[in-house]
Amino acid sequence: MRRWAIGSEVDITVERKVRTMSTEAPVKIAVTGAAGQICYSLLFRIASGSLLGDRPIELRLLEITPALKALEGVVMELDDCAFPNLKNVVIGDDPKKVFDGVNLAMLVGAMPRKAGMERGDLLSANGAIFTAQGKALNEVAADDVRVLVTGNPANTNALIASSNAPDIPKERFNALTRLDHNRAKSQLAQKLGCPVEEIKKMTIWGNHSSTQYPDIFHAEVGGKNAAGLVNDEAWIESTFIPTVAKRGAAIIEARGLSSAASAANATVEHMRDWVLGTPDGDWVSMAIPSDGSYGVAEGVISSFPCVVKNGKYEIVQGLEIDPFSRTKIDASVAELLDERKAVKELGLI
Ligand SMILES: NC(=O)C1=CN([C@@H]2O[C@H](COP(=O)(O)OP(=O)(O)OC[C@H]3O[C@@H](n4cnc5c(N)ncnc54)[C@H](O)[C@@H]3O)[C@@H](O)[C@H]2O)C=CC1
Ligand SMILES: O=C([O-])CC(=O)C(=O)O
Repeated sequence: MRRWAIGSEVDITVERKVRTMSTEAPVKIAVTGAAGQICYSLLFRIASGSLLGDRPIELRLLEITPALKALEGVVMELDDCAFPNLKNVVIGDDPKKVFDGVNLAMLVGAMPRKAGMERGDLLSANGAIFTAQGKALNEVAADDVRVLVTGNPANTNALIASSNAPDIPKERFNALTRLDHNRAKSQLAQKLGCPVEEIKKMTIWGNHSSTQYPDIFHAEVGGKNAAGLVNDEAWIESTFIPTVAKRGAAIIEARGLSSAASAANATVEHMRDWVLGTPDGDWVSMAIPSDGSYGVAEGVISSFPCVVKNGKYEIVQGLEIDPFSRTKIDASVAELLDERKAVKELGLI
């Protein structure tokens, strides 16, 4: 049976026929901004199993009312893929209905920046989205919910959502810096002419913004120290760091639109690793609420090197931070503190 409708006044569900014999309860996955460009890639990656493999899933897709018609078209395309593990899709414009019972929430829906803007310029436009969604998650999400914010400015939006969801533990709110992490690995692999999978222990520190600090001083390539192999401080400082930190702007400049498929890929990878764990001998970059580690102000959502085991992440401890890295980390954290102050003044937290 299929029922769909447009508008928050109507309870909408799209019931699908179960195509496999699995009796496992589907994992309920909320995705916001579902008719937007990131989700045009993200939803198909999730539904095809890139996130949870063979686990049955239910997609719960949130959009604003005028975009629901376009979202219907996306759902038709999901249908047309006949993904065996996609058991059900629910679409709607009311966060309280769409987030009901969700185990995973990917908050993508927000305005993207245009050429010439910094991501922080989106705070006043996008911040309010995350107050409403934080409140709705607080009321109706499953007890085990994990929330990943991709919509920019991602770190501070995650802080807003978390501050508006007092009953959900703070550590369940993350923001996406995995795209920066992947960009850094790719740039380093190109510089050293090595396969990208040989690069381990890359770290992005701080904010998903042009102040972020991609750190190769602890990264390893085939077991050897990456910075030592590069052996070119000028390249690290004047080419590598700015290329990674300003990659989003370069893509906007080239494409006329912000990155989408790579952002979707990073969103899948972050959530997959959070749920299923990180590989032995490596770590990933996750923007998480700071516990004060590495002198990062407590409470801001800042990127750290993290390992995940049994569904719980931990910050990798004991890395030596040299004076160059210290200055870079402090600058990005200072920006996060400014953003926190700004959203406090806007009454969003
Ligand atoms: N953290 C990261 O690494 C990255 C973040 N982004 C950010 O992701 C966000 C989404 O990017 P795109 O998909 O390219 O944008 P888009 O404009 O194509 O799609 C955004 C969608 O969100 C929807 N939306 C707006 N308000 C909403 C609300 N209150 N509830 C639900 N849906 C809502 C819009 O109707 C639209 O369909 C942007 O803020 C962008 O800057 C983009 C790339 C990387
Ligand atoms: O740069 C942007 O506005 C989109 C984004 O966050 C990225 O590509 O990293």
